[in-house]
Amino acid sequence: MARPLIQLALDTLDIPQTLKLASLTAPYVDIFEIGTPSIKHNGIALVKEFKKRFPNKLLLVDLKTMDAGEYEATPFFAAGADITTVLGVAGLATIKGVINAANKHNAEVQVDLINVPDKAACARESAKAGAQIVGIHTGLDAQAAGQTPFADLQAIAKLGLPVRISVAGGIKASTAQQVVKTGANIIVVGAAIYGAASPADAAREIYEQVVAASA
Ligand SMILES: O=C([C@H](O)CO)[C@H](O)[C@H](O)COP(=O)(O)O
Repeated sequence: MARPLIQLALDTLDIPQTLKLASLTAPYVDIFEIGTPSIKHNGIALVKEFKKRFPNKLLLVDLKTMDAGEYEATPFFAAGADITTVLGVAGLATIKGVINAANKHNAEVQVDLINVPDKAACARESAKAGAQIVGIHTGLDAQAAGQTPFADLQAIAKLGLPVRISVAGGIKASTAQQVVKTGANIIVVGAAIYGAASPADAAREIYEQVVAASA
């Protein structure tokens, strides 16, 4: 089995701290994600800085676009984003707008299924519209209320759609193998790495779990 990619969600607001985290964990990470709180706080300049410092990493900008899809996403692709996110709840017109923008920049779109009532229908429509990735996502507030992404991941993986599946929502070393075996192609990890005493050790442990589950 091809090893799923590991995506580090950088939700920290402080730029020097964010760049330091990225440098420390780089050997174990395939995709750097500029998280939603960070991109709102720091803006597009941080996208350019990441592309300059880490030209060999994929860069996802977690815009969680809700409207004006093409208009909002275009400058981020132009600045170097390889992937941006659009909310499934935004609806197909907005999703298609982000796909148009991505296609013009040889980039990709992830449709985030957070809070989508019918995730299977949204994943099917997104795949048909040309999205490359659908994201199973239990957000930080839902995690605080005890929710997890595992059942949704299983349900969407079973559909066998022609999209890659990303999973996010409190993933850590002890659950990394489970999500790989369930069919995730991209494993997103935030707090379990940036909140660890040693982010590099935490990232390495997750990398080792993903490699072991993919063997
Ligand atoms: O997307 C995220 C969240 O909505 C805040 O913007 C997180 O980056 C994502 O949930 C991954 O972080 P963890 O759940 O802490 O692993």
